[in-house]
Amino acid sequence: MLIFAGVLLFLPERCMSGPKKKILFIVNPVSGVHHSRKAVLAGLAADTLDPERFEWEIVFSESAEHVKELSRAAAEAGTNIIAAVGGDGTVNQVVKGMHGSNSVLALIPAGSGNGLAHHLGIPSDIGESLALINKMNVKPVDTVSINDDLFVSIAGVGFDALVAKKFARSGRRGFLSYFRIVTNEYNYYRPRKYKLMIDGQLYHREALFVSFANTNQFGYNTIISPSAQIDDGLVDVCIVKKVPLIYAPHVVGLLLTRKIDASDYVEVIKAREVSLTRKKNKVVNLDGEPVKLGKALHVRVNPLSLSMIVP
Ligand SMILES: Nc1ncnc2c1ncn2[C@@H]1O[C@H](COP(=O)(O)OP(=O)(O)OP(=O)(O)O)[C@@H](O)[C@H]1O
Repeated sequence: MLIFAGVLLFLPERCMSGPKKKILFIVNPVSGVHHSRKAVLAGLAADTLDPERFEWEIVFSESAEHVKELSRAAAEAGTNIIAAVGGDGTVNQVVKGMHGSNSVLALIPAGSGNGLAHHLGIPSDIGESLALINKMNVKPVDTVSINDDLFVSIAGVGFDALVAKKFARSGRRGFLSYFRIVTNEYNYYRPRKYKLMIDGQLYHREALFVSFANTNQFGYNTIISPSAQIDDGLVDVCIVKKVPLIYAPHVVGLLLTRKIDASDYVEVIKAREVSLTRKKNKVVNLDGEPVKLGKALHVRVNPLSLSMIVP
């Protein structure tokens, strides 16, 4: 018995760590602008991941719905880590597929705005983000339900959703395309009236857009709610008025220096549960993707409902 205990003590840690963890990489082939970066994933994974602790498979998705199906099937099969290789839209579908399971989300940023990755400080270099998997620093984070749907980073109505719709239709990714749409549409956009019930308190507001921020940004490091935390059990309701063009440089300056919540045009209210009603069933921006969810929106935080690998 003593000899057996002695042998156990001197066995290398790896021999005692049990079966290898299974990873499924779900790659969105069209996210982001540099598609060739994804072609190097297989080689980088082989160079970076510890083969004694992990085994992995890489699949390319055929559509957004396919991303969700792949993720759901992997979670049901007990895959330990499901890695989203894409932007916020890809993360959104991966999370919908695995939500409520024991699988852990990893993120290899390969989108355009990469809002969640920027918020968490996940490196945009594929090799460096793969290396985070070896460290297995797993943290629970919040997700947010909106009607029967779900988001991880940000959702919203108004101008922000219009931009998401035009961006999706443009067929082009990247900041320049996004910026062009914002500047083309801004002058013509008429603020809308919204009725909000925020944790039991009623607000009537006319706004350019209303965003529900679980992370601090839209992507591209455009910070709409500097104090937003992904694990605080709260969603930041950001109510943004239309800024007259002469004040736009000042407000853009605040946006770029992470101080937009100091602007008179921006009101941020932290909440657990929000109901929003509006006149028309216009599109909603859901993690950067335009979707129709009905005139009335019910937003509720699911605290610490997702396990994620973070730096
Ligand atoms: N084969 C596919 N697999 C997954 N998604 C696809 C596929 N083809 C088209 N799409 C679409 O890809 C779009 C972009 O995905 P994603 O949001 O990950 O990238 P992005 O917009 O470039 O990055 P970000 O959202 O971070 O700005 C989504 O609108 C999705 O519907």
